[in-house]
Amino acid sequence: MKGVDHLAHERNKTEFDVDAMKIVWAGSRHAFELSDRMARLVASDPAFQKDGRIRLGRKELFKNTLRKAAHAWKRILELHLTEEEAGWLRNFVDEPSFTDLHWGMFVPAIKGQGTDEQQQKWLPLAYKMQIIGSYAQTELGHGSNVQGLETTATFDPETDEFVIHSPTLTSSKWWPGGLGKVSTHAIVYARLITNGQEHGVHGFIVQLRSLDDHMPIPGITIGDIGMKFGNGAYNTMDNGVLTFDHIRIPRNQMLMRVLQVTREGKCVKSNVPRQLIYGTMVFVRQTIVADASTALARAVCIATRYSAVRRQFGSQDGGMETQVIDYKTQQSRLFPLLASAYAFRFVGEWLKWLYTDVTQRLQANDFSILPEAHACTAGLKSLTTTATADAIEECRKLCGGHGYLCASGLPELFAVYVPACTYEGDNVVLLLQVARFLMKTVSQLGSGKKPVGTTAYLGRVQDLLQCCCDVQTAEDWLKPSVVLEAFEARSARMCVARAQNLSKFENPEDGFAELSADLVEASVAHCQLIVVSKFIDKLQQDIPGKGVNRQLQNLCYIYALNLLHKYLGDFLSTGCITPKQASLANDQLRSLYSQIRPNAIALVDAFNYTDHYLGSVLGRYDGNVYPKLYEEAWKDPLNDSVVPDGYHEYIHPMLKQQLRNARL
Ligand SMILES: CCCCCCCCCCCCCCCCCCCCCCCC(=O)SCCNC(=O)CCNC(=O)[C@H](O)C(C)(C)COP(=O)(O)OP(=O)(O)OC[C@H]1O[C@@H](n2cnc3c(N)ncnc32)[C@H](O)[C@@H]1OP(=O)(O)O
Ligand SMILES: Cc1cc2nc3c(=O)[nH]c(=O)nc-3n(C[C@H](O)[C@H](O)[C@H](O)COP(=O)(O)OP(=O)(O)OC[C@H]3O[C@@H](n4cnc5c(N)ncnc54)[C@H](O)[C@@H]3O)c2cc1C
Repeated sequence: MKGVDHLAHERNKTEFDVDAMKIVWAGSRHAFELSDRMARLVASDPAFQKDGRIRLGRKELFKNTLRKAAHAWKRILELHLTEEEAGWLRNFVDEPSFTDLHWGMFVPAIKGQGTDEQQQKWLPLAYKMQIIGSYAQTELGHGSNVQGLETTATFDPETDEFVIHSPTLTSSKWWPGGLGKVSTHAIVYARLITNGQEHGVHGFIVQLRSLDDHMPIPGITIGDIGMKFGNGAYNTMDNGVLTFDHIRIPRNQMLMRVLQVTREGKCVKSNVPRQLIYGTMVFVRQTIVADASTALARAVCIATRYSAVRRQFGSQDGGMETQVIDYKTQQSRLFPLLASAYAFRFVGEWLKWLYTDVTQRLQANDFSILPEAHACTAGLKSLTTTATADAIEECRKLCGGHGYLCASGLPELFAVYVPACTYEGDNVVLLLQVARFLMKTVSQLGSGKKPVGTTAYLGRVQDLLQCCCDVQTAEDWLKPSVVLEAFEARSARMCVARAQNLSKFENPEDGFAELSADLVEASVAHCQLIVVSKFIDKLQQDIPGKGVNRQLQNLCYIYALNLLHKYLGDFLSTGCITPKQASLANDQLRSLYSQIRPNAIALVDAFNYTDHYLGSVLGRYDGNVYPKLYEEAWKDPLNDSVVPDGYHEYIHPMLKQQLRNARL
């Protein structure tokens, strides 16, 4: 059987309506149609082809990205694409560029932190791309510790200006995307100083380059920070270094929604909390969670299709060998990743809803759920990006040797994805933020303050500390209430145990530092509970399409029970479940793998990824892997000549030398 036939045969086994699942995956029929149209538009446009990208040198690669960005912008204008359509188009172009920072951080920072007048002035310019913006927060010396940034913005009352200055080497802005070679402007985060007093870190709109000839403004030193991990990958982005030598900007270029500086240099606080200065990060973390499912689905799609095509061992009587997807070990590694892709999709959808809700509340001056929004975006960003980066690498291994070839698409996907564990907040630092939020919530339980939202379960802490898991058979693990209670009890017990340990320290900050590794574990348990509960919520919705709900149920339980298996130590040590119940969960997991198996190919087809987007010979929709892999090898520049360049200089003399030695 050829690879092509393998996948056709697999598709015949499907037990659910794939088109209906495509809509569930996309979020709505509207989202499906729109993303499908944009995927095809990009795939059919030769200007967006990405073959050979990994072989380009840095300069060529970067120029190629500039060309694509300009072409994308041209198409956006020609076709009058909406912001939503442009977002999908960017996704399928599949190449990080300065436009990400412009649209994803510069514009949102002005929207979130700028006053009405500032928005009226700057947004039209940014929307028309008459200026290009970056987000310059991180410095050489500090990234995580935002309060430790050293760049200064000193108010000069004589001229009604701020003087932006880099006082030390470590105060150099370092990392901002789009900054190195493209941006004309940036939101620069600096310590505000007025009348000799410091007022914390704030954002300032600073022009960096001339709009006429692109030369840096005098007093500004700016460039690219150099090559990053992997070929192609994130090297399409010009992450930059920037220093200021007493650069003057008008007073009205400080983003003043949170704090206003008057003509006299007086600071006047508005009614919005200081944390709103961090609002852009909350927005981007939310988009990163949604993107995690996209990247994970991509890797899983490649590994699943290839696992159905690939055969090793098991031939009987000269018959065909076993498809590697039929090995239980392959299933136990692959199917939880497939389930995670769906789980992250749904939690991403929910987080988007939460973000929209918070934004509306903020506009009405209701700041009550800001701490929860921060904890959820930080925690889920950490959980989903860590899991996705690990999963892409696991998918590479699931594809055996061929997974290591760039033609598999997996090396570049890994290299471009892995910094998501660091940017927009180091994943451990973010989990520590969640831990602070959880410990605060637990400490307030005694005062009668009822936790709400994702921590509502902590309000039932007494019950959860005593509850006994009610599982007697493997089938009992298919009850949503049972699974939810196990995850809630585990998280609640871990939080309470950490809070009790913390209370033994005289100084809470010392305790927090000493117990930080344990606290991070509690944060992970809490975030996993959120993902499981949002998946279970999804199952309660009316989901149309033959067999779709059944598949989603299977995936949901695979996600939850695999976590239970992986984090068994937590569940057993907190006494949420017994070893016998853990063993039953494992039996159920194996059964679920068998049920998913005939639907695996259709479940990845439901992602609706074009071959252009996947960029993988192993993950081709038609399964025609071997002929295409063979064809691909010959495209390598090393194969341009039969005898390699360097033969006469290095190989030939060596061979001759050996011949001479042999004669001796
Ligand atoms: C080629 C194609 C072309 C196509 C063209 C067209 C395109 C069109 C469409 C394009 C669409 C593009 C979309 C792209 C999406 C974007 C992709 C972006 C890519 C990523 C780039 C990466 C960017 C970055 O990395 S920016 C830098 C990020 N930096 C960090 O994250 C730093 C991490 N550190 C922190 O967040 C904080 O400092 C923290 C949390 C560690 C704070 O520590 P500390 O305790 O010192 O804090 P304090 O300052 O003292 O405050 C404590 C107090 O505040 C609360 N808090 C903290 N953070 C927040 C927050 N974010 N929100 C709310 N509250 C917060 C905290 O809980 C404390 O509260 P208490 O109540 O006091 O306890
Ligand atoms: C590809 C890429 C793109 C980026 N784009 C931008 C951008 O556009 N704009 C921008 O401003 N920045 C950008 N950044 C910077 C990024 O936001 C920071 O690198 C990130 O926030 C991590 O901060 P750091 O580098 O200071 O790490 P560090 O904080 O120095 O982390 C080093 C180690 O210390 C640990 N650590 C740090 N603090 C603590 C703590 N309190 N407790 C326990 N452990 C701790 C971390 O877990 C980590 O293991 C980008 C970074 C990358 C890699």
